[in-house]
Amino acid sequence: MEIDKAIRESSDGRLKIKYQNATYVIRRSFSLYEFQQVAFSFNGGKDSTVLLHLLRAGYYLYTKETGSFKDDMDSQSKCPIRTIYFESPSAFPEINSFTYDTATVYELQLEIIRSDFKTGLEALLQEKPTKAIFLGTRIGDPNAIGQEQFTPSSFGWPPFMRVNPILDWSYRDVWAFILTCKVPYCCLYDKGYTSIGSIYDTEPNALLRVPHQFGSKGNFKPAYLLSDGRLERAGRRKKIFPKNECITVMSNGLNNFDPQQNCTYSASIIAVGDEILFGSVEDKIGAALCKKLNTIGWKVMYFAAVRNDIDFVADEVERRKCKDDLIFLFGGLGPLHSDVSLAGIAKAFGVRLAPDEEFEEYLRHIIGNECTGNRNEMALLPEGITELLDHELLPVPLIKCQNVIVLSATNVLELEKQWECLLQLPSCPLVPMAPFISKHLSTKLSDVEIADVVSKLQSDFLDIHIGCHRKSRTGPLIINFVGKDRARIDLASQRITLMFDAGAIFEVSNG
Ligand SMILES: Cc1cc2nc3c(=O)[nH]c(=O)nc-3n(C[C@H](O)[C@H](O)[C@H](O)COP(=O)(O)O)c2cc1C
Ligand SMILES: Nc1ncnc2c1ncn2[C@@H]1O[C@H](COP(=O)(O)OP(=O)(O)OP(=O)(O)O)[C@@H](O)[C@H]1O
Ligand SMILES: [Mg+2]
Repeated sequence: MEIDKAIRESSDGRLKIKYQNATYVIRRSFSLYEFQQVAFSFNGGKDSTVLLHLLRAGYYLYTKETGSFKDDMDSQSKCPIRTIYFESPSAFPEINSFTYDTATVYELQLEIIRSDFKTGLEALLQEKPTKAIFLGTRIGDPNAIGQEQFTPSSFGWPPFMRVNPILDWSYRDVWAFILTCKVPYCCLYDKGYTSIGSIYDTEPNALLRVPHQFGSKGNFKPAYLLSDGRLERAGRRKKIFPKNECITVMSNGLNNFDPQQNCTYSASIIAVGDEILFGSVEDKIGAALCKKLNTIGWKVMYFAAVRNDIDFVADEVERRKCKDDLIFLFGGLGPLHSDVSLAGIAKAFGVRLAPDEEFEEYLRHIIGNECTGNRNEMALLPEGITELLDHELLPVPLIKCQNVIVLSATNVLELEKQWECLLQLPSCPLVPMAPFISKHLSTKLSDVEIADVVSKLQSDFLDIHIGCHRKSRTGPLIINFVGKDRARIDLASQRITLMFDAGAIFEVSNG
């Protein structure tokens, strides 16, 4: 079998070890699952190309050791594994044709799926029992965070085992394998592409550009010449994080307020902690943060408590990151197994966790020698999107990842301190706005009696939030007016007061 032979004859000791480990994972999978219940996720990229040949080698070794290898088997060793390809109109044509040609040459049972990953996998699993799927995911990939060689699919995905035989392979290992085994690969990698996504977000890696004097303009060196594998995704265009726009409110006679004054920034709050969800710890930080944000004129749009789970944290951040100006996240920080918040943030932004020397230095000062060099997991931060917000009163800077501010506060007192420091920073991301003002009315009228009136009032005063609550079922109803324009709040409250008998609705100091 040519792959196995090429590795055995190679003098690259590191590659041999990587090969042995990967083929072990593959052989183990073939002994755990029925061959027809296993699939290979192939997309013509370099990582899945490596995986294809490892599968062929692993299958060959497996059939040899289980005595199922037949001498009449082709010496080129085919591995007729079910192969899934999610074809997309935004794929490079070169990737498409390489995928189809390769499937033909190696007699893969190609199953084309033309929908998104999740929907496609749901349909696939309903149609054919599939217990495990081989993927060419590697540790530096953004979506590899939290994965091991055998990792069940995430919560919310159809159930199968993700098998990642090359999870621990570096960029160099991938190219060492391809070049040592002389296997064909997609031609884009010879044109400077180092990691391939869609035609809309991928371009040749600028680090491989040939200087003008040595070649004609626009030439790139092949991917295997990239010296620093950590920069393999430099050709992927950055995702753009749109800034929130002011809500536009249709103007009618009553709504002639100043939109500039009413325009506000919005924030989300994400509390990470199983304890909150078990009810054993009551979150007070979130409530305090809502108040603080309101006092500087920011609107809190969303507040969630989530499990200590990378995917749950990532989902929440993903959902809010483009909707709000800032996201405040607390809980799940540190070196414990449950401290997954930073990994979740990294996943949401599609980057990996990488050691941050500056942060490690701060930690070394406060933790001392327990915190040793590269084994310091607390110093792993989302790569390329992290900014350290340092303040002389804080022992460790606050972490900001794009528009997510990570608070390390564990109680309200600590929050007060971090909040004050945050506001004092010259680069403070919290732009103070006109504060929210509130007015509260109290009434013994029933909900039914005032429901229509309040509803009409709300549609007449879109710039004011009108809400009602009661402290007990039988006690008075409190009507709250929250907004930024005192005159508008007074006008709205006066209007409802005048609609009922004198004294039926009156102002109270507290909501
Ligand atoms: C077969 C297969 C299984 C996947 N399973 C999961 C999963 O369980 N959880 C998840 O969050 N993403 C899953 N994904 C999505 C990948 O994590 C990732 O988004 C995808 O490979 C695209 O990478 P890209 O965004 O860099 O192009 C899966 C993708 C494929 C092809
Ligand atoms: N469209 C797809 N169809 C099938 N599998 C896919 C698809 N996209 C991604 N995968 C799976 O996810 C793995 C990781 O994708 P990723 O883009 O990181 O690697 P790659 O495409 O193999 O190489 P490269 O990093 O050079 O693009 C792939 O190796 C493959 O197993
Ligand atoms: Mg790819």
